Amino acid sequence: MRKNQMEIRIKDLDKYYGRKHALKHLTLTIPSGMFGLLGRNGAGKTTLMKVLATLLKKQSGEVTICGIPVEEAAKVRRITGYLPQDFSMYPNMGVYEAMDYLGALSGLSRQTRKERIPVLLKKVNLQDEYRTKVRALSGGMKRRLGIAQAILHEPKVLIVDEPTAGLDPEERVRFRNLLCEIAEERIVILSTHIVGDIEATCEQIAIMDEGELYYSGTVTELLEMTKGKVYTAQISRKDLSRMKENYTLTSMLTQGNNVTVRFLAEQPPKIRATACEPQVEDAYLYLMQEKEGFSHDLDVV
Ligand SMILES: Nc1ncnc2c1ncn2[C@@H]1O[C@H](COP(=O)(O)OP(=O)(O)OP(=O)(O)O)[C@@H](O)[C@H]1O
Repeated sequence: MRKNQMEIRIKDLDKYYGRKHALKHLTLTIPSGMFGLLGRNGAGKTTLMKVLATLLKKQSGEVTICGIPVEEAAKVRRITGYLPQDFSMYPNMGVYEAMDYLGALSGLSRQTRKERIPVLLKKVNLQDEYRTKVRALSGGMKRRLGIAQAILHEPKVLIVDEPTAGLDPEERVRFRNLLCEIAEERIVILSTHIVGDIEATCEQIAIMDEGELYYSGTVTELLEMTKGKVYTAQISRKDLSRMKENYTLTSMLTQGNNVTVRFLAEQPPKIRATACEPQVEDAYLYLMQEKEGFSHDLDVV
């Protein structure tokens, strides 16, 4: 496969739900490896994922998945795996049985299923759960099973919508590592509103808000934009509201009457503060702070 075909190209993409303009002239190229799509609830991430997975039709623009236009839905589906936000499958089936059933539905031969399913269940660390009913799996196990079924037909592209919400920290790390492993030979798109998911796994990212693309590039370049604009200071609790009026706070830690605040400042602040290295959540908030009506409702975990 030619290099330029191992990518997703999106040009001037628009999507409306009635009068709601959910994706606004989106232009973006997604290369192979792990790609993170970050944005608040309602940013348009799910809509974009569904257009890429051919589950929703766009109104205008061009989208190609590894060289195939999304209009050719059957071809795109052959090379694409999708794990939706609200994934659930046959609760009364055993793990192996459910995989086998889904494999049969997507046209895989008995022999192929027999070869692939044990390999995949091992990959997602469910090799000891063949007979466990799907309904009895933990949230993390269910998501891992979701990944196994999404890559059963060996897609070149894997699209995963908000995969770590509701998982405990250990499962989240395990899940991210699994995606990274899968991304070694594929395009994996991970959509999330959790900054930590992106920070830990994705080199290339895009940031969306209200249907628009705010950033696309590497995490390193994003952090570079915020360099010299992040500070910490210790202030007394009574000064907190004034601090909030003057600066965008990216985190705070209360200890007795004191609060350690981390904040953004274009110029060196007038109060006693120490400059510090930006993190992804600082950079995200920096990008968003000029937006009208901005509120700090991104989960910074
Ligand atoms: N079927 C629909 N009909 C009308 N509006 C919709 C529909 N689906 C989504 N929207 C709206 O489109 C916008 C983008 O929604 P979308 O679900 O793509 O966002 P998101 O970034 O995935 O957020 P979330 O994480 O909450 O799903 C939101 O304002 C949402 O209310």
